[in-house]
Amino acid sequence: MGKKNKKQKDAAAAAAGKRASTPPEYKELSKASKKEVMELATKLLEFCSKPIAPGPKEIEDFPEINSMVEKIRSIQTEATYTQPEREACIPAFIEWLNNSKVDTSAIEIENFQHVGYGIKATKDLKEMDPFVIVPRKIMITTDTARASGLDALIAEDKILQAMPSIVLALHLLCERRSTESFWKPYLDMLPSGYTTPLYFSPEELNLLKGSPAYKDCVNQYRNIARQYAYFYRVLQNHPAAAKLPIKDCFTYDDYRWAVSTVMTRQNQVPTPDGERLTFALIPLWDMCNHCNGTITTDYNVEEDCSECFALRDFTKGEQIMIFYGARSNAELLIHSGFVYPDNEWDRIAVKLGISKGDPLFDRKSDLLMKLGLEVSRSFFIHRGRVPLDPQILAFLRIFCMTDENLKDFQSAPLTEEKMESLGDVSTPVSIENEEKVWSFLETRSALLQKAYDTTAEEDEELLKSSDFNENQKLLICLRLCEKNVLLSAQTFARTMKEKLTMKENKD
Ligand SMILES: C[S@@+](CC[C@H](N)C(=O)[O-])C[C@H]1O[C@@H](n2cnc3c(N)ncnc32)[C@H](O)[C@@H]1O
Repeated sequence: MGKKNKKQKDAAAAAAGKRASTPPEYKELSKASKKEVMELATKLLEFCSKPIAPGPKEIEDFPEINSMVEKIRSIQTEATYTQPEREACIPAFIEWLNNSKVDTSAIEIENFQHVGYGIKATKDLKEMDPFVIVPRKIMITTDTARASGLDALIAEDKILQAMPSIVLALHLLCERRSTESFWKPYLDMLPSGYTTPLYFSPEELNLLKGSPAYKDCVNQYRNIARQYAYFYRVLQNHPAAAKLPIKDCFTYDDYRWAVSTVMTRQNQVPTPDGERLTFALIPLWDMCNHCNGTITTDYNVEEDCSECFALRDFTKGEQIMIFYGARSNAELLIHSGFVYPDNEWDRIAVKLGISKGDPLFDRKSDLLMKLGLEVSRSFFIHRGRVPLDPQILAFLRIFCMTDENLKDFQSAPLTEEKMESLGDVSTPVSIENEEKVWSFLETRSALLQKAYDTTAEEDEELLKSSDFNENQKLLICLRLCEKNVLLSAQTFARTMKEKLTMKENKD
């Protein structure tokens, strides 16, 4: 066998559950390359800091930002860190957990393919049985970031003071470049890449044409590109960054990896003094994948540990999943890099507004104000039996009011109860108003479906094909879920209209 290179040695050490002896190598960029990256970073920072008016502009400049980022990436290829192979790192991770008194007797880590690595029950669990208890001492938090040498930079930098997630991202990168890191067995277990919007190309993202999530993905990409450019310059120039291990190897790929790691895995925990909440990476807990249910993770302040309980009974051999929270599929894609077709909490944002040209604009906006609603804003249409929540229903009823409806409604004192009745499906303003509301919803839901390039049926077919990569499949899956939400809202509105007609005919 030939001599092993540094990367092979490190991988072998990781596989044997040992620590590598020296910091992972990277090819230092030449002076000329560094200068080129600095110039590109300056340009990128300037470009991404321009204020953008909401609307089509928000997505138009994505190809240009992406092209600057790609130029930076192409210069930095060899300076980027390579994660070890995960499977080989499981034994060292479990040993590290056990050494820190984390009981892993009820679980195992396994690759569940579609959802990535996850946690498997090694014995039957009853609902509410604790299965992962993680002490604060092994978490990665903003406090451990401060203690690790980032304190001087945090003290000087307003962005770091305001954004704990960025502190965690930089902290992760510094620890990954230090072989003596206490968290090395945990860091080695992290995925090598993600499917968050930071990994989408403009061509892939075009699949979201018509979706409100398109601009959210671009905005995330722009924000992270701006942050990268900003911190690249800070790391090169700021004296407080001089001793950080990432100073000379802060690549865009490493930054998007760190940001995605934090976005997809962070949780809130109370600060040690219990005064406020802070973000933390919680080893092992963050191996749990998501399913529908209720939140079953809590912080035990007396024991100073995070406790996670089974959200239902699990049998030996089953994957134990947890509920991440009531998020739409667009939110799951943007912040966690996946789409969950069975998502009970799926919803789609729709923009609604009263036209300034409406002769009843002032009276309608007064009424909306009393409900704490703006004249123009985004609302949600929800998946499920009742797609409208009280806010959007009240808005639509006011939006559709005639002069007479307004007079009638305002003829009696506008008590809290009366205002609340606007959001209650069982208390219509008038038959005519109700007809208008459901007709509007039916038409708007149909129009919003037409804004996409494909129909739901076409998307279903596309998803069966093997011509698409993982990113493309996720994006097609998201737009299909959104269309299904819109379609069920359209059907709901039609049914409500039909019920009204039947009632009218009966009367
Ligand atoms: C907290 S981590 C869970 C562990 C992760 N699977 C891993 O391999 O490290 C969250 C990530 O797991 C994946 N994930 C979790 N639940 C999922 C689900 N229901 N469907 C698809 N992917 C899921 C997503 O990639 C998400 O960003």
